[in-house]
Amino acid sequence: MLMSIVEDFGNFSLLEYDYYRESCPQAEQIIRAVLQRQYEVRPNVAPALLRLGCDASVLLDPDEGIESEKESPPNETLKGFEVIDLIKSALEEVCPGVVSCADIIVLAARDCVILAGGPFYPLYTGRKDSTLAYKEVATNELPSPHDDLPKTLALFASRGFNERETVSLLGAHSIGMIHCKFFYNRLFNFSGTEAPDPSLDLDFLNIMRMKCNNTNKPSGSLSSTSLSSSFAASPTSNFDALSPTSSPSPEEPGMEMDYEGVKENFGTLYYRSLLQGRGILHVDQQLTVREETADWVRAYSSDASLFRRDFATVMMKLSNLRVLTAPMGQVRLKCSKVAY
Ligand code: HEM
Repeated sequence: MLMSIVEDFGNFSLLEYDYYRESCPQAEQIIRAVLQRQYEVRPNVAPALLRLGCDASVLLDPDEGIESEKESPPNETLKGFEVIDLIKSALEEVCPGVVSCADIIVLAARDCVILAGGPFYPLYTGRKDSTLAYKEVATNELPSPHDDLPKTLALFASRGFNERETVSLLGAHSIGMIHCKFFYNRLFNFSGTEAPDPSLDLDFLNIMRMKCNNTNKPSGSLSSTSLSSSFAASPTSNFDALSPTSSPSPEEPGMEMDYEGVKENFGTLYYRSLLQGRGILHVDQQLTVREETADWVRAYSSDASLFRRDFATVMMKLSNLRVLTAPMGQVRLKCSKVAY
């Protein structure tokens, strides 16, 4: 999620293909190698960094005069910062002070898409890092998982994305994990009705309820459902792999996650699940309520190459939003700190 776009800083046409070809020719290779190693140990690094890549300005820790976006409510479950730090340290060893965190994030997100079975897309580089974080905007302008379709479409339209692009972007929800608090209301008290969301498939509702019982209320501890496993043909078996009491954090060891089925079906399983009333977030399921988006959901559910092409194109567009280029900005030495 997380397109915390405040303003268009610079002109993305100032970005270049292979910007680091002279200053740090191994940069993209180093990023890929670190990610590959991480992914082998914990595959859930892929969704974490893809999600992170959907917002380029959440990396600052709270510091004097800086209110960090990491702490604003919509972002509070963002993970993967430490992997970005690992990549940054590897790059600093080879080419100190050269590769920006903003470039690392979009390149890492792209590589994670590939690791998860999604399409490759070329990226321009040469972004600089902002000296500010935007907590206010992150809190107030980010899309909510509880939003209805018109609100989501309006928000994406304000960033220049049409219906087709919005539907394809949400295909990113093919992978990863989602905490109960983001859909708990759909299971027990949808829109204050004290009943579940009627658009939910009944079998799926029961599975979700088993995962998110009363002990997992939004204010309580977080339990989670795997975005990927929920779309597999036989959801119960995948859900069984996740103990209801286990911690949802992909950073913690011992979580059994099976991304195999999704790897071959990146995208299509997500859209098929929406057609079956098996969307986890309200915002996902809403894509089926109107023809202008439902048509795309149907198209992507049956045509994997169409989705891959559209997803690659829209990710390139997303990566070029809100770009800061020289002489503005800086190259942070640590991604979580502004360099003074
Ligand atoms: C209407 C727009 C969106 C909303 C409301 C939204 C909301 C959410 C929420 C609530 C979660 C679960 C977080 C958690 O449980 O920790 C999530 C996960 C995720 N989102 Fe989105 N999102 C949106 C768009 C996007 C976009 C545009 C992308 C990328 C292109 C994206 C990528 C992801 C990924 C990969 C995850 C899984 C993260 C993980 O497992 O670590 N989302 N999103």
